[in-house]
Amino acid sequence: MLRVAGLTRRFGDHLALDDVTFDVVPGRMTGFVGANGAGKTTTMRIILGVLAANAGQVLWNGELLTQEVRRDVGYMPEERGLYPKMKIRDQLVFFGRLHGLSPERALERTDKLLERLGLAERATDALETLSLGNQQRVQIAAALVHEPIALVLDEPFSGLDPLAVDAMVDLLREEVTSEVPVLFSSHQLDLVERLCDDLVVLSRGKVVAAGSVAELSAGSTSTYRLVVDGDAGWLRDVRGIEVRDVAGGTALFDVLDAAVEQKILQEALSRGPVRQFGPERVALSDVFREATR
Ligand SMILES: Nc1ncnc2c1ncn2[C@@H]1O[C@H](COP(=O)(O)OP(=O)(O)OP(=O)(O)O)[C@@H](O)[C@H]1O
Repeated sequence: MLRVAGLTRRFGDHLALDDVTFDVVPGRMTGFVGANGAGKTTTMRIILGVLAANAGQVLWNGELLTQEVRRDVGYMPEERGLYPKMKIRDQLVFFGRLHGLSPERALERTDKLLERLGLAERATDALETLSLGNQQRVQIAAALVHEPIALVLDEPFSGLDPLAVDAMVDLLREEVTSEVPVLFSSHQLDLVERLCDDLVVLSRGKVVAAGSVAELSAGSTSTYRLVVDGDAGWLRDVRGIEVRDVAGGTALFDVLDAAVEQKILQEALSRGPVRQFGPERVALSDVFREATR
């Protein structure tokens, strides 16, 4: 498991990270979200050792993350970092070697990834001759080439169209085994909601929410939605609930007494077809807005 514990970082007078602590659990995708300047890139740079923290630690399986172990982490930096004029295959082999692969293994992994990305025929082309979307795919291949023990991806999907995002996600899912923790930052909350198991929300250098996406978007589980074919106005007379809104067959209400929940469902069924019944989910965008207010 990757853990950041109490990371603090100042730039002059500005406190960019203030006691940032969270876990990135193996085999789960953790989304890292926050407004511009919240401190996501700074955190990721500290994890990768590109930047030093003023206080705090980065731990790998409970021990300080050493430079040696860091070499096995896959990183996609915000500023990217591939060489525009270098041939794609040479470039990926170079990154594989840099992370400790033998020449044969680096080539084997490179060719497998290029094949997988549909770029095998472009292997000897310079990176800059590819479309931006394809350059981004090569960038993710560079983070994956050495079969990383953990992945830290700074905005890996920015600028990609939905099909390209899906292709990248498929690749990640294939390559990332159940032992690999994945942390990725993103501004695209819909994407984060779709892809992530866990979420860390950063606001002005502080963690303001963290947990599983399911937990965070369950919100207040006492608010229910009922959708029936007929009129749902009868709910107004039910005790143990507080009706928030009824419009035709759709009602939103707070359950004040848990025992009443199933009674409402039975009552609704006895009156006709029930199309929807259950606790209201909160959109991740609302969680985010609430947490970063
Ligand atoms: N090298 C630096 N020198 C001075 N200030 C910096 C430096 N790097 C980051 N900062 C400041 O630290 C804060 C956090 O920046 P960071 O890039 O980590 O945010 P972010 O969450 O990644 O934002 P974005 O989503 O815009 O990439 C910002 O206020 C930024 O201006």
